[in-house]
Amino acid sequence: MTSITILGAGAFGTALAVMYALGGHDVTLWSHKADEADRLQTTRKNALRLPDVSFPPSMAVAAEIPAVVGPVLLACPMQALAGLLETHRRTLDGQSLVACCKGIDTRTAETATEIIRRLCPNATPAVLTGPSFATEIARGLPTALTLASSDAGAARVLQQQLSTRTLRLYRTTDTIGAELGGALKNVVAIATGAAIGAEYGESARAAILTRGFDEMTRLAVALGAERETLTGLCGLGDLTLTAMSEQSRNTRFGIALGRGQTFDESTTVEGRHTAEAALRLAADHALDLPVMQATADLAAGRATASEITDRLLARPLKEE
Ligand SMILES: NC(=O)C1=CN([C@@H]2O[C@H](COP(=O)(O)OP(=O)(O)OC[C@H]3O[C@@H](n4cnc5c(N)ncnc54)[C@H](O)[C@@H]3O)[C@@H](O)[C@H]2O)C=CC1
Ligand SMILES: O=C(CO)COP(=O)(O)O
Repeated sequence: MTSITILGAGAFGTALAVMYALGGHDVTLWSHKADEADRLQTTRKNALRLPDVSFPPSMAVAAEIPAVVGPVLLACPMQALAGLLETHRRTLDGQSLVACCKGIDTRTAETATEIIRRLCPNATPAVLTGPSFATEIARGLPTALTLASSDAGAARVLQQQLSTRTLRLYRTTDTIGAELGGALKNVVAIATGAAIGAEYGESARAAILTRGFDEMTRLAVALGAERETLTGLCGLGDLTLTAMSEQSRNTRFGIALGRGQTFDESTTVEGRHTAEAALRLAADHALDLPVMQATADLAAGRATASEITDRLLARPLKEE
């Protein structure tokens, strides 16, 4: 049995907490809002984010971060991570911190482990990422994910601690590859969603998925990732899930954009933030990423789906 602390009581944090508690681990789910922690504890459900799942009796809910023993899973949205670590650095520095968020910080263009290293220099950073919808994790459906840490020993320990009967973890020391795979696939999923929303067809979606994956790989490799990591669960695996399913919020956001409809602003859509950050990183490396650029322009209202399509189709012909 491992003691697992989960920070962030949204859909994913709650799902992980339920799964690990059902797996016999000692789990505490923390919410940064006292009233939310209270509501979760009283109802033993997360009615807002995961309404169909009841908490196992052994799962603890807290409004204060408890004394940390084992790994700490960071399950807040990416843009909230730096603030969370700044506020709680005295508790969290020196711990095993596993980022579960998928994105790039728009202020600093950092990934999660880069933020962890800057704000909690004595912590051991790791990443849990790959294809998984919260509802399926919570139901204990069979899932395979990537566990990344540049510390090979830490990766082995976490792989053992965080694998369960239904969750199979593959490990890697390529943290930047794992993080960028998870972050950038959201941007591509918005683009593929937009193609479906604009009724350009499934062939257009496949084209964007493939060219988008090429852009994910080129940017990640330029930033130090290994190419093979991007073809794994955390890259191609997660892109396939996210871009092909309307369970995905990034895909649904893209579909709304393609239809010219509005989208609920309170929904976490990581890719719309990551698109802008990815373009900044691409500019630093003189990379041309037309699918990422198109996504950023569409999401920010700088161009319509039809203008973007004309632009993409008019690009000079080239070798694949
Ligand atoms: N929902 C899913 O299926 C999956 C989500 N993820 C990733 O997990 C991350 C979180 O996503 P979800 O849980 O789905 O989002 P969500 O929108 O369901 O929940 C986000 C939660 O974070 C909390 N939060 C906001 N600021 C916070 C802070 N400063 N400190 C602590 N908590 C804070 C919010 O109160 C909310 O409960 C995202 O980066 C997402 O990409 C990864 C895999 C699957
Ligand atoms: O990361 C996810 C699946 O692996 C969840 O995707 P969405 O954030 O688009 O819902």
